Amino acid sequence: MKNIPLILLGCGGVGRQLLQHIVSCRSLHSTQGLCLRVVGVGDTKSLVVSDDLLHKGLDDSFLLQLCRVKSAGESLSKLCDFGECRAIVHPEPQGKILEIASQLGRKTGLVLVDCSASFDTVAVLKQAIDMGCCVVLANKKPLTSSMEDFKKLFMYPRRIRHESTVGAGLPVIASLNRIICSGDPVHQIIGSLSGTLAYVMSEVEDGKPLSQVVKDAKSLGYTEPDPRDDLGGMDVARKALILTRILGHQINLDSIQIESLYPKEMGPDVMTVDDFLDRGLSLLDKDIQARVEKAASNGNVLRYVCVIEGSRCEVGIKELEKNSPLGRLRGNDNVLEIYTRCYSKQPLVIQGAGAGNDTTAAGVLVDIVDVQDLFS
Ligand SMILES: NC(=O)C1=CN([C@@H]2O[C@H](COP(=O)(O)OP(=O)(O)OC[C@H]3O[C@@H](n4cnc5c(N)ncnc54)[C@H](OP(=O)(O)O)[C@@H]3O)[C@@H](O)[C@H]2O)C=CC1
Ligand SMILES: N[C@@H](CC=O)C(=O)O
Repeated sequence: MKNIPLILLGCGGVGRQLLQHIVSCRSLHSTQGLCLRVVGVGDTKSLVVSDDLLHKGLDDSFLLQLCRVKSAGESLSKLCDFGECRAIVHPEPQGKILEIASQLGRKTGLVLVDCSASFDTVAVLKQAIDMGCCVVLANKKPLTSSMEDFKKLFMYPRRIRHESTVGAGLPVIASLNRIICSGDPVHQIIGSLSGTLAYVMSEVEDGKPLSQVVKDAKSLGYTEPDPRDDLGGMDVARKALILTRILGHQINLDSIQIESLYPKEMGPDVMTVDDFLDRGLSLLDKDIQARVEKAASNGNVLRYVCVIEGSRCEVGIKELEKNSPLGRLRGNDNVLEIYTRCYSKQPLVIQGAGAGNDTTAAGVLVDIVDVQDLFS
């Protein structure tokens, strides 16, 4: 049996779903000769680690209890009553993760799985890479900060996977990497890369107020922790940046043209997430409804579109024919059209649910198994 040890950073919607997938796939994985051993789980305040890191992970009943505790908004340290574990509280977790990385990195290829939505994980991820660890990301931020961080994380490209950073569980990164490895030049990528904005646009088209559908998207697990990341286009811009960088272009977020659906006066420096949802959002209802109706009067629909050509990226609203591939999108679907030499007239098209905890966590789980193929 091949043991795959991992530490999970972040146990919000995606992280908890990942733990549930790991537990429910136990017998499937055992038929494949695999055993995923969760040796630690961290959040903003603490890290719980197995008492016997070298031989045992946190057991399944403990992991499910952990999910219940975090769903109830309680602290991870509460879990010490439940199992053979230790809780390490802020600011110690980072040091403990590196200690485990140095013990298990080279020997086992310990996987650091980042399901947080934070920039703060990048330092520990970079150091863990140096200690022989593998990295799997749902979090886009480590790949969209400086070019220097990006290069460092890709220093050993076979030891990092990040499928869920673009299109959630859809095989976007895997498909693009296959194209890149075959030497087929990518001419253009056009897509709708936000599950939230796809859902919002199609629901507003059906006559529902923006303020309501954004709240619905949040409760369905489609939005970022702060939905302004979605509505402001920043989340799509991050995905565009990741795609552009893996195509080999050394650009930063500030060179991407981004259209925001909310004004600066409603930004994170001015109001909290709750204020934005309770007070700000409804002030945007009329404007977006009017834009949707104007497009409809031309027989068209609005979609939030990402265009990548060489190192040029732009993300924003476009008025499109209702019957075009992007215009036909419904619900939280993403669609990506990749034009290359081999796919020149008819693009390679990838389509399906592009947001949600279930599909995102499934993408992360596959990455964990896949990256560990390196280790026998
Ligand atoms: N939902 C989706 O459809 C998709 C999401 N993603 C990405 O997945 C990630 C997680 O999203 P989601 O689960 O919705 O987010 P949540 O806000 O629900 O959860 C984030 C978790 O990360 C923890 N956290 C924050 N900072 C740190 C840190 N420095 N170290 C360790 N843990 C930390 C939080 O801790 P605490 O509990 O203490 O607050 C929380 O448990 C995001 O980066 C998102 O962009 C990617 C593709 C699709
Ligand atoms: N908030 C994102 C989640 C996936 O990255 C989206 O809506 O697409």
